[in-house]
Amino acid sequence: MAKLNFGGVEENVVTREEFPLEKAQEVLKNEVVAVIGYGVQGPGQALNQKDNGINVIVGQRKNSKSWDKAVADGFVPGETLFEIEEALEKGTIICYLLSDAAQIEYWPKVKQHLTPGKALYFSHGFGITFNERTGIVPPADVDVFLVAPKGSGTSLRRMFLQDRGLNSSFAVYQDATGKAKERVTALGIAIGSGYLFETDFKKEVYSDLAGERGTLMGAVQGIFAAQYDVLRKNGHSPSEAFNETVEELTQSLMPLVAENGMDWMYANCSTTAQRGALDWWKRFRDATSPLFEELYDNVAKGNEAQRSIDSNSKPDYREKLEAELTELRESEMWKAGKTVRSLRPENN
Ligand SMILES: NC(=O)c1ccc[n+]([C@@H]2O[C@H](COP(=O)([O-])OP(=O)(O)OC[C@H]3O[C@@H](n4cnc5c(N)ncnc54)[C@H](O)[C@@H]3O)[C@@H](O)[C@H]2O)c1
Ligand SMILES: CC(C)(O)[C@@H](O)C(=O)O
Ligand SMILES: [Mg+2]
Ligand SMILES: [Mg+2]
Repeated sequence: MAKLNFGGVEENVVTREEFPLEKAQEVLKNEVVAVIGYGVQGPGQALNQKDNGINVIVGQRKNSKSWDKAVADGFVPGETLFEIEEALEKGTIICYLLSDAAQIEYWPKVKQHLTPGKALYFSHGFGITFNERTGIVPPADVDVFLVAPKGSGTSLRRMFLQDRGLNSSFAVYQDATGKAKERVTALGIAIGSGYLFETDFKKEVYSDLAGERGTLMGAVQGIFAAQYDVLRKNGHSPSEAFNETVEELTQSLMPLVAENGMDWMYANCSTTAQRGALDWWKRFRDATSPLFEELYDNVAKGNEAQRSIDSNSKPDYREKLEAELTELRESEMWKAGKTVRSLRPENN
């Protein structure tokens, strides 16, 4: 494993150079990788593994949209696509990719099929870290590890098809066979990760829950909405408010930050923008950091996990979720966004 320097701190990273795909194929050649669940991560991970020559099968409820999607994606019922229990039986490595709440419900069945020497794979530290709430306690004679792609399953697949790779975290929780490390590394490469960053289950789930509630999804929508509303209240049109809040960020500035960092983007804007941004960013940091502290604290106490478990296991969960997503979709800002996106020349 390479030791790389991140801003002065050394960390362990597995690179594709030291662990190429051929090595992953060799490590996994006698394994049956059963991907349980075909929602968002399931398709990305299963298809990438299939294209990488890994012996992968999918376990999914019949008569579901996800089953039909797996068939459309080339998985063959009775050969590479099975009911969940049958796939659990056949798999030597169980990739547990049901939603985190559904993992609780299915756990007794999964546990039954975890015979000695098998491996249990997660893409999140949730079930194990919060096992007092989830009840997920694996038997001692199986390997338990995770590879958590740091991004959507949709991106994992798209980037694979573009010969790129999404970064993933990996961790070993239990090494029963003595081979957990090489098994998890091989899987990380096989699902299409770019580089693999070492962590543990608790750190993965704490950072992931904080990140998606924070800058990745929750905070960014909050900041968008706040700025958009202020612009609208001050007489700016919806298109002007949207362009100045979202469109310019996603289309122009963030791609530059992605390539070269915020410092480079700042250095390549007008001196007027530089002055303002340099003056204001620390105020935004100071205004929001109490909220980030509160968020992290809630994550660490297990409150966020509990809230997710409670809301996702309610019978009317889907209707309630749809109502909240509709509110977002029907907001003026995102309706304006739809029109703005339709006006991108490449969309015409
Ligand atoms: N969504 C992502 O891009 C992403 C990214 C990184 C990690 N993860 C992690 O990967 C895992 C899978 O997440 P996901 O977003 O792909 O899941 P998901 O919400 O898309 O659900 C996955 C599958 O679970 C099935 N399912 C849901 N409820 C069920 C039930 N009660 N019984 C049987 N099947 C049921 C669905 O049919 C679906 O096929 C989770 O641990 C998640 O935290 C997800
Ligand atoms: C894609 C995300 C937000 O990174 C993932 O963590 C998820 O839960 O869907
Ligand atoms: Mg997450
Ligand atoms: Mg994440």
